Amino acid sequence: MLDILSAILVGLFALFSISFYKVIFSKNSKHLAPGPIRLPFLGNLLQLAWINSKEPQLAFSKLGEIYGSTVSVQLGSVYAVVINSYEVMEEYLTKPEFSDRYFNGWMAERSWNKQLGIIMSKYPHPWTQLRRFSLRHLRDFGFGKRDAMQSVIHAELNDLVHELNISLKENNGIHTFDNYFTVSALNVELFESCNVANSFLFVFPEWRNWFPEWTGMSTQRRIFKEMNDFLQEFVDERKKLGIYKTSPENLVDGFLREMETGDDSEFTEQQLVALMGDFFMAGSETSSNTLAWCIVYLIRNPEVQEKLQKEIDSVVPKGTFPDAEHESKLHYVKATLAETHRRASVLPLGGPRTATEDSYCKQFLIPKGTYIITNLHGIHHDKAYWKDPENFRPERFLDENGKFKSDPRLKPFGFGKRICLGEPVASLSLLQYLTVLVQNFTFYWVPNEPLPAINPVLGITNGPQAFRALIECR
Ligand code: HEM
Repeated sequence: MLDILSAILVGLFALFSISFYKVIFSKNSKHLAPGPIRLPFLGNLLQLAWINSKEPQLAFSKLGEIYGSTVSVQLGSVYAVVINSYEVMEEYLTKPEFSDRYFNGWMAERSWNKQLGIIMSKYPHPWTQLRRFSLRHLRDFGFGKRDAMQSVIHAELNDLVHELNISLKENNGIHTFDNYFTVSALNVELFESCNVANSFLFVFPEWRNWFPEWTGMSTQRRIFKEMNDFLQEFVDERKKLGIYKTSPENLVDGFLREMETGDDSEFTEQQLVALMGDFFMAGSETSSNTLAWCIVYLIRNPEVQEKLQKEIDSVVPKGTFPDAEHESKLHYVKATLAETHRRASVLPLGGPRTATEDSYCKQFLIPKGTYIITNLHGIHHDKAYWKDPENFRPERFLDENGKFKSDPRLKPFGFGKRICLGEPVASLSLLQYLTVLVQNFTFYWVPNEPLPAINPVLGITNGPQAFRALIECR
């Protein structure tokens, strides 16, 4: 017993000494971006928790105020650089050398311990092939084409309005929004299990193999398996059907065909399942949380809802869906969506980036493999620029004639080559959903109950906490 205890203590001491040595004597440390003093082993975790233990993006912004736009932080065993400034993001995240994704063993767990899929793919290869392939095939099947996308969205919207009406009849006009717009319960479980503020997997990814239960790795492995099995079933069905050989009907068919006829070894069945998982995960949580935040903000700001209804009623005939011509006149709707993206910042820390080789960001060295964190929440809440960032005020996206004006500093979809691939579909669906919901319903808070909370449930994306709304049909 004593022997085991001594071995553990010696092990811990060795770990402690190695990390202390690495921190103090690293040959590169004088070229790195400034940051708080790092403690051995934990790095800056205690300081970050002290500043804000619940929302890391707020703690990072605070460090930005002290150390500047580019800050070094040691997150347990992970060395990271946090970029807090729009100018630095715009200049550096658009460069090829900052277009790779930070990737570690934990992130590979979802895809058979390989770096697969498009979101996490290595830059430039195979990312270029996968992104080009996905865009070409998605476009062939209607992605980015207004009419094709619109008809799918309208079918879904019809169902949503119908279901919401039924729920209101059954519940005396009160509806509970608890991940209501999210496609899959598995997705919710997965995204919440990746809580950036509390998950040890982010800061000690190697612990997942030593303490799988305690770190939540077992749960995640179960979800990954269920998700991959579900996606594989679809692939098997398409293979069995065989249409992909002659007249592919969707992205999966296109990929299967490429596997058979192309000569790129990256096109494997595991790659296909990972790619489908990417669209499934990236596409649903982000958009559904943004829409849910819209409802929260409307309930909390009834004057915004009134203005929205006034505009929608004057532009879109009752009982119809908005078309391209209506859309060009829905200035306040667009401004409300822009303000929701800014205020909620559903992907607060953007997509994880790394440098393809040792590179410089301003005068600071970014060693290859560094986790580059893009604090999108920080740039969307920069007081010097937005003046009153905590207020929900769509008017900041309107010009003096009441026309929508975009703002270059609003970057919910990221930067450069790795910018969100789904932006066209996300923007169109959000506009259609918000317009039709507000055209058909008015959302109020439930009397004698607290207002829907403004602080988020943390995960990879930030969603609102479950809330109840009193809804009146119009
Ligand atoms: C409100 C909705 C959405 C938001 C706020 C959002 C945001 C983002 C952000 C910030 C990134 C990382 C960009 C970077 O590294 O600079 C990203 C990447 C990505 N998003 Fe989205 N996204 C949304 C919807 C969607 C949808 C609907 C899809 C799919 C149909 C999608 C697919 C992707 C993919 C595939 C990537 C990886 C791109 C790459 O690495 O090349 N997203 N998204």
